[in-house]
Amino acid sequence: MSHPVDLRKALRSFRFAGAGIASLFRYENNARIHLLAAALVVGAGFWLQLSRMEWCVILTQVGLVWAAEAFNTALEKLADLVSPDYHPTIKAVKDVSAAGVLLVALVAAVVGTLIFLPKLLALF
Ligand SMILES: Nc1ncnc2c1ncn2[C@@H]1O[C@H](COP(=O)(O)OP(=O)(O)OP(=O)(O)O)[C@@H](O)[C@H]1O
Repeated sequence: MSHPVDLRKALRSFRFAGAGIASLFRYENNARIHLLAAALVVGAGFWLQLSRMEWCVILTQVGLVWAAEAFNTALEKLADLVSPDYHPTIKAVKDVSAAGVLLVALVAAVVGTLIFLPKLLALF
């Protein structure tokens, strides 16, 4: 009889997901740009002494952008495998997938501006 919760299997899945995270930030240029942006935002957050709630909001945005980038990268790789040659459907799939990242990143930029701009203006 199988266990209701297989912890060894879950741990194995974590290891594969960790390898995916490492691969994402090691090989994907856009993901590295998002990583750099997040590092700058976190640095600015410490400098401007964000509140606990502000940290929650900012880190949620960072997580959403990274997750969107991961899904986009996975879709791109699958699309390249399925159709290395030009195909209009692959174009639509890749463009819409990239649009998902852009939408999340744009909202993150607006949220970041709403949180950081008043603090920056208060410095001068
Ligand atoms: N096989 C294809 N068929 C049709 N259009 C494609 C195909 N491959 C890429 N494209 C078009 O080129 C754009 C860029 O695709 P590409 O896979 O180079 O994405 P990218 O964002 O530059 O990712 P990366 O440089 O990380 O691989 C896509 O959004 C799509 O419009």
